[in-house]
Amino acid sequence: MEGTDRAVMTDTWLKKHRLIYLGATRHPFILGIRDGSVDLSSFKRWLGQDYIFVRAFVPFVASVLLKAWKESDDNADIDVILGGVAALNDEIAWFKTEASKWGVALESVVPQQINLNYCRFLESLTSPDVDYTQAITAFWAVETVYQESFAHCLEEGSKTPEELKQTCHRWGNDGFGQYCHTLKSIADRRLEKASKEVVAKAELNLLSILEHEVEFWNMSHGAV
Ligand SMILES: Cc1ncc(CO)c(N)n1
Repeated sequence: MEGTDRAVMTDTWLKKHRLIYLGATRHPFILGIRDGSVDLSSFKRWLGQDYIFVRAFVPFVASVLLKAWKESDDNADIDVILGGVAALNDEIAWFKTEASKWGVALESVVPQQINLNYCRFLESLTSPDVDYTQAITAFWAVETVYQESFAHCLEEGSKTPEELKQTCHRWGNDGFGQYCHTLKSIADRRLEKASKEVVAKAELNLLSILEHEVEFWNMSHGAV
């Protein structure tokens, strides 16, 4: 069976880069949601910026789908990624409803530089020079940060305010957790067969994503 007698790449990386991973998944913004101390203007700022991010995430995921179709050794990968596209469709609709609930006018949100930098980084990964292994690994990393972060706000002992629970459920629910786990298995399967160069690039991409995620949460404070 897979992973019984050799180190799984993504696990190795998350151990090696544990501090930055915790920085991305246990950020003060998330801890503030979890203990109820979050400033609602921060939450609204995050909501508006993340809507912009998610719209830019769609073409990235479409590029992963295209790469899977061309390069994958397993047809089932397409179904998983297509599920991700469907989830993004729901997410965009959810953002619109949620924003009107909070009085956030999505059309007039100005993307912040940090957001633009992250979107531009993802756009760079849509290049045909970036192979499927790198793309699916990056996809796993982006989704997993949100899953781990928001699931933490729903764990026993958390004091997440009622009006924020729905947001936490969106990424913290078990189905999304299962989906992230499937993305991880695909990434690890590909990394196992990849060249040293591709593995090294995928690890650097992971680090960039974790840094962008920390910056993204920082943006909610409005001090940038
Ligand atoms: C910044 C950011 N990272 C990850 C996700 C997960 O889709 C998201 N919605 N936004």
